[in-house]
Amino acid sequence: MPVEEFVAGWISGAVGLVLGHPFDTIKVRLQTQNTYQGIVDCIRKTYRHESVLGFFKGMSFPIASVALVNSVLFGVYSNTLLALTATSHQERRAQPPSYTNIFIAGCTGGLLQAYCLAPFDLIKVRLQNQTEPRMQIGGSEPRYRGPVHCAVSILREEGPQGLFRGSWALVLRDTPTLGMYFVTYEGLCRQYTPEGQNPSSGTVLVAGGFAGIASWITATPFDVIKSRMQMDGLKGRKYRGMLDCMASSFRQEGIGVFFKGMTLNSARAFPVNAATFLSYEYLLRLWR
Ligand SMILES: CN(C)C(=N)NCCC[C@H](N)C(=O)O
Repeated sequence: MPVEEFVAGWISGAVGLVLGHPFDTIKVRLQTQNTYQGIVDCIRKTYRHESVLGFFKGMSFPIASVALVNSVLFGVYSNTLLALTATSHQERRAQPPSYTNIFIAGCTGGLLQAYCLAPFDLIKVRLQNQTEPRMQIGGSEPRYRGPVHCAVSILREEGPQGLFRGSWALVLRDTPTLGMYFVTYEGLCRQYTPEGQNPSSGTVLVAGGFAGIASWITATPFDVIKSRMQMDGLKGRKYRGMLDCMASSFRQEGIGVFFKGMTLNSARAFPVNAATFLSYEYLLRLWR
């Protein structure tokens, strides 16, 4: 089994993560807290209350974990394509796989990455939602002191299944959308690249950026439900399950609730995924 794709996926995931984390923090807060009037208000309050560090809350942890998860995504995607089409990454420009096979490989990568991502993503969301400023003498203490304390507290207070809260919504968010992610990326690369050649850096950046936007637009409804389910349990249980969360969010906030964070998801998706695909392609060409 070729492992370069896993390593390239790990490094490219870390690059994308740092670029996208501030967008992600604002998005998670808007999706789960009703105290902000919009993106600008959330940015202003976060900055005023917590300084620039507030935007990077919970980042140290995902930089290792999300990069690992990205490695699972890209590694499983590429190895599934290898199993389906008997072509390696290098051979795929000369013998392009069908979009159906790309979609199946993307969904497989998405499903497995969602499974690995679930506990890491839960901890990230819980830490991002702590609005207490750091290091304020006499100020209120945040509930979790860091990722390890957060994981241990969840295990103690909510049991092992607590670490997988929201994981069904995460699987539904990631499986089809990651199939679409790779189909969009490949489709755009093929459109703007002469047959049999490697796409230029510009094409990779644009195709990666738009693949990110397309996948995140479709992922947003389940992303909202996932984040709410992950926060549920912190102060008692509010929802009986994923369907109850969807129904009660819809009843209270209308259809618009499923699109909360869509602008931020899309704005974040372009730079993150442009950088992710560029570093991924670059590393694989370097190691060939
Ligand atoms: C719509 N979804 C879930 C995705 N496109 N996932 C792939 C993740 C790529 C990158 N780390 C990111 O966070 O955008």
